[in-house]
Amino acid sequence: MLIIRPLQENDLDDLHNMAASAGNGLTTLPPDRQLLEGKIRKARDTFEGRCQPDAGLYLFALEDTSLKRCVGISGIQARVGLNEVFYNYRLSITVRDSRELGVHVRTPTLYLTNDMTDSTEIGSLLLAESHRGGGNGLVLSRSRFLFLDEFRQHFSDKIFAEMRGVSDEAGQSPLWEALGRRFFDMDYVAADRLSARGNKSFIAELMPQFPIYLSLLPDSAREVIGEVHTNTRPALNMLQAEGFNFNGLVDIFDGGPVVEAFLHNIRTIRQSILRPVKRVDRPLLDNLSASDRVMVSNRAFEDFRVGTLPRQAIRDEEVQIPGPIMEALGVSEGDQVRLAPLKDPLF
Ligand SMILES: CC(C)(COP(=O)(O)OP(=O)(O)OC[C@H]1O[C@@H](n2cnc3c(N)ncnc32)[C@H](O)[C@@H]1OP(=O)(O)O)[C@@H](O)C(=O)NCCC(=O)NCCSC(=O)CCC(=O)O
Repeated sequence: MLIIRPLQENDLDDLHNMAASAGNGLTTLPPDRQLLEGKIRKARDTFEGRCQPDAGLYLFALEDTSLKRCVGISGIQARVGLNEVFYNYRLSITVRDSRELGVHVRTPTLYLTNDMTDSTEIGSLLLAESHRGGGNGLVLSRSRFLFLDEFRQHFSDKIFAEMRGVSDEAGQSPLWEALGRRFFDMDYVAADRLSARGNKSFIAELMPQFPIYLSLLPDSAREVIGEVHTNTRPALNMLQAEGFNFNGLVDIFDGGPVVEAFLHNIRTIRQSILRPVKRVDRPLLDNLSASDRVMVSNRAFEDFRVGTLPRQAIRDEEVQIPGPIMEALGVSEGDQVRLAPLKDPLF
């Protein structure tokens, strides 16, 4: 059985192994044990109430209960830009027009902004290679929306994700080579690692503060602005299906796009419903396709959990849940649980 639950200290080895095989550019998940340990600690402080929930870091593990291993991770940062300045470039247009000369020139231009300050960021989405395909990525990505729905008082109305931008196998980012590197003499991987250690705003402050005309950048850099890394296409696809759209902002290092949605418009949240639990004695049907399953979550903050059920489990007055799934969710008969689509609409 696969269950989403808060990330714990003993997930560190699994998390480190996944981060090590993920390649470059996953800024928030570098293969750095000390840093990952610090993140787990911050997330534990958040779930256990030692940190303001409105400023917390919520990290979730996808646990394969038969392997007793964490096989995926996803996260929510309740607010960005609280303790450091959060930078993006806004992709705008500069128009120069001269009627006398008959010239009308439109030049795409990057402006440095702090527009996402105070917004809620989802990120850190990573699934072990062994568990990709078959809907596990959908559970990992979309289960966060059940949490956001349940505890919306702690989050901003606007939810966004910075998608991983283009870099090659050797870790070279065409935008960084053309821009960042000119002002901060370091390769992209090293700069990315420094950002992960909390130095992103420090690096950003050394980068050009004036607008940048794209026509002055090489084609290789222009082509990747607003584009995602190949391995990130499924992540983008899942968010677009939830109603997230490109908001005109890009990452200042690799040019990856920022996508955003208002919380109340996110598809999972719009379609989620509550039902009381009815215990049933039925096989678990672990191998159903994503279209035949729905997500089910408990309503607990500290011990939030999400699993999946066959869609026929939802009845008008109740949801029928086999005992082992009730135990994994930590719910009893009669408790209300939240249900939402995994792939196709509930009804
Ligand atoms: C992103 C995940 C977790 C997704 O898991 P899976 O690969 O198992 O996904 P999946 O279930 O096979 O596919 C999910 C959906 O994407 C679609 N899909 C699959 N391949 C695609 C492609 N090449 N182009 C476009 N869409 C594609 C599938 O049809 C499916 O949608 P349908 O079911 O509708 O057909 C994984 O690929 C991964 O760990 N990638 C490497 C790490 C990474 O790049 N993470 C994102 C970083 S950016 C970030 O973290 C911010 C974003 C965020 O947090 O959400």
